[in-house]
Amino acid sequence: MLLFETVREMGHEQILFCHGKNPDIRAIIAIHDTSLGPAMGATRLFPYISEEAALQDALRLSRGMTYKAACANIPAGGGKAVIIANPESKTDDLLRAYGRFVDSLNGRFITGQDVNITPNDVRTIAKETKYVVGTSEKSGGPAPITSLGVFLGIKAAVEFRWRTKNLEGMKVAVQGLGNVGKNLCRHLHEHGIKLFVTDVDAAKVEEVQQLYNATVVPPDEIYSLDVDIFAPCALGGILNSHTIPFLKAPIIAGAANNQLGNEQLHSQLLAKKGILYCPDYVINAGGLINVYNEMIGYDEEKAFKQVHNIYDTLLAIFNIAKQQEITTNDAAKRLAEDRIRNAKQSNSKKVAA
Ligand SMILES: NC(=O)C1=CN([C@@H]2O[C@H](COP(=O)(O)OP(=O)(O)OC[C@H]3O[C@@H](n4cnc5c(N)ncnc54)[C@H](O)[C@@H]3O)[C@@H](O)[C@H]2O)C=CC1
Ligand SMILES: O=C(O)CCC(=O)C(=O)O
Repeated sequence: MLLFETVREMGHEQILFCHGKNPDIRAIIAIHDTSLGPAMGATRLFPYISEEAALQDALRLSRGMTYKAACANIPAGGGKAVIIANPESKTDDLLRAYGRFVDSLNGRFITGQDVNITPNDVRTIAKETKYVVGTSEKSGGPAPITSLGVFLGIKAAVEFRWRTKNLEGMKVAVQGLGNVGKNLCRHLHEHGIKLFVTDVDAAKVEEVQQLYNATVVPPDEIYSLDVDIFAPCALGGILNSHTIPFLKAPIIAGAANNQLGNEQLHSQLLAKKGILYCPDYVINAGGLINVYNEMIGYDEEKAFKQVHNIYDTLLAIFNIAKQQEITTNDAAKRLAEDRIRNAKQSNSKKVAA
């Protein structure tokens, strides 16, 4: 990988490679853009197959956070961090060493909980730095509000596509029944939706099957189901040249970050198939909205109002895409980049004054 060229092309401001011998730590903190505010983005711990894969993940996820904050109108920039490790080898020493790296950035990067990091782990990191979010019990963690945002996004997509607000009787396929997926199933079930679900964890599948009378399918069959909506709530990269030909759902609306394997190519493939894609960083902004509100003093009413904006933002993006004959992914990107450009201009005017 041509490191500086890649970083320049993607627009990152700073990448911090964190390493140490005792404890043995390898982590990457990627700060994409701070025009709108300090870079916010949770920390993921994962046994990446290579250092390059870890870097790619950090670069893409952090850029996604910039766009997420901009589309949600949150005064925050985009960042994300990855710790290269097996979940089994996670120790308090490792997390505290990582916390000291976060602290060294003096608030340019504020982090929370992503894959394989628990709220307790965040509290351990917080022993070394105050630049963490998601430690408060008050807001109930980011997943419930993320799933509410995804549910509202599904409503917006249904309204745009079929001019109806009534979801009753529709069929939704949910991939991944973790913190967000399970909560999303509850919302969908409460609105009379027939659920088709999958997860690699049998216990989670059984629980959702019993709670919400869901039909269970094996993981590789979720793509080809004849449903109204496909909601990816597990991993990134699942919308790719291998899976897209199988898709039958006219709407894709789910929580997973970085759903498109290749943003340009695969968003175009979806559009060509007539599939309405809800850009992931718009529909899954609930978590960011929640932790941002925790940071400024949690006000439930305010946080919920901001999450409800996801509905209008998505409708606006669908309309821009239709009018300008571009993909929904490009429409969302333009919206975010316009807001960031305006912020940069007003920041440079302030410096000049
Ligand atoms: N938690 C939050 O508030 C937010 C989460 N996200 C994204 O949403 C996604 C889900 O997040 P969480 O529910 O918090 O994570 P989680 O780790 O609780 O759940 C993910 C689930 O996906 C399952 N899974 C993994 N591989 C699978 C496969 N091949 N097929 C089917 N299921 C599979 C796992 O077993 C797990 O149950 C992630 O991509 C995350 O980055 C995005 C924004 C906020
Ligand atoms: O939890 C955070 O720090 C921000 C939310 C986030 O990282 C995400 O939406 O992926």
